Amino acid sequence: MTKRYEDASWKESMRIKLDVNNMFAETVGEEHGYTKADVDSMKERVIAGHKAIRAAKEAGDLGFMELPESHKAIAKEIKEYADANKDKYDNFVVLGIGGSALGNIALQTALNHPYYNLNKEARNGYPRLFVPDNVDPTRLKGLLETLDLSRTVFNVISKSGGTAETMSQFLTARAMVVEELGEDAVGNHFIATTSQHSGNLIKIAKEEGMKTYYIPENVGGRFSVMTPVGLISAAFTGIDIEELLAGAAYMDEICNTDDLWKNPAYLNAVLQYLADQDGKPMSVMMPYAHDLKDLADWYRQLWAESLGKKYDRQGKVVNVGPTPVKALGATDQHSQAQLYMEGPFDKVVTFLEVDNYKETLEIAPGYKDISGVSYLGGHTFNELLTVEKKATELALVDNNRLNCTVTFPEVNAFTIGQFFYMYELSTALMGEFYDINAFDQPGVELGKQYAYGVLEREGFAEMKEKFDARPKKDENLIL
Ligand SMILES: O=P(O)(O)OC[C@H]1O[C@](O)(CO)[C@@H](O)[C@@H]1O
Repeated sequence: MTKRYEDASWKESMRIKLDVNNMFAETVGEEHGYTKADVDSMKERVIAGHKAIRAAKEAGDLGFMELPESHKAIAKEIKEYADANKDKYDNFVVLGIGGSALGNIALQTALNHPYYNLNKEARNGYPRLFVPDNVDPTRLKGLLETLDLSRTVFNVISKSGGTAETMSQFLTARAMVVEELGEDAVGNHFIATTSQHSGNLIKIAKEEGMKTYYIPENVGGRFSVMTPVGLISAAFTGIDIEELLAGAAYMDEICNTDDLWKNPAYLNAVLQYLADQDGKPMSVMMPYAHDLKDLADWYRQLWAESLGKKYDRQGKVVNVGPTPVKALGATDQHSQAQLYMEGPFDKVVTFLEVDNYKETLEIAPGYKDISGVSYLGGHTFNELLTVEKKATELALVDNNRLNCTVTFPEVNAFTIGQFFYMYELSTALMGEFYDINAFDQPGVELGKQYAYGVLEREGFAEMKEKFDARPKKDENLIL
């Protein structure tokens, strides 16, 4: 059977679009807006960056770019596995953190019913999904005590196979499963998604007879949503993961050009980079659709861990990186908008908007005699949210504030796949502009090592000593 994403005209109709009009001087004024010449001044750097990115892909260093092709067969296998096993479980739990959780959450929020876990009909025979994504004791205990463990499967996701938060979650969930169902049950209730060749999780998974899926060595956690990291929970909740990859492949086709005026990932990177260089380091992502809200969370990790760096590739201290911020329309119009309109000129707002929401809901008419209320009746919530986005956008323009918009014709697996890929590629080019390694995260290590020391992990005694020798706090400064 032909899939809709094999049809060229459907694909074209589902293309997500980046509108950067409001980044230019003609719209937001000369003081803050850019000219086409400003953008063109980045042409040579884009061409060089494109060359470097494509060469790195050829060399096998940019795994995320291979996924739309390399994971087609894996996605098919995952889908078959999920469909064959979904009836065994009422609950699917992701144990992971950061890049091993955020993509799962973003996919679920974007593509499944907003009350998926509560709505049996919407689940259509698939298990509920839980992604605790943290080690808060109240939250985790609450979850583990609530679930019927005999009907629950856990996907333990960790690229390194040793992240303290994830392994703690695993240890605890495993102990509860063993207590309730016996040692032999572990293999049936845990999947491991990890690096094939390194780390402790793969060793444990093999010993325990757990089903294993692999995260390619050349794909970092925050770029891994389209590996088994994101694909398994998506398949277990009925998301069309093959269509998701097709969306990414489509964006890869669109972006395989060094012409920045034709390449949305690159044009986005250029404008965000120019803005950052110009004293506008706050990069706000503001979806006007609740189902896109967790894309902004995914984006925060992608941008922050990839671009926030102390050293450039020559080892010079540069301390660069824009600050990604998430907001939500219309909710944050009533919380953040005042700041965005009148506060410092340090932000670029990227709106995410949707042409066709999954549902249409009319605002009920009423109170004919009160014009300040009755005007709403007969309109739809779709109109209200869309109009509010356009109104906020214009208000930003009126206040000379830089902003741009990514439009989703619909929110579906194909458009979400495009979005992930476009932002991943933008990130890679931003890395070229800053001349940094966008694929490591050395800055998170120090905090982890102190924690290991305090928790008395073997090999970290020195960190405990340093921690214990930390400067005493001045009590007068604690009120
Ligand atoms: O998948 P892992 O190795 O458990 O790592 C989880 C997260 O931790 C980080 O390494 C940061 O601490 C992220 O880059 C990563 O997504």
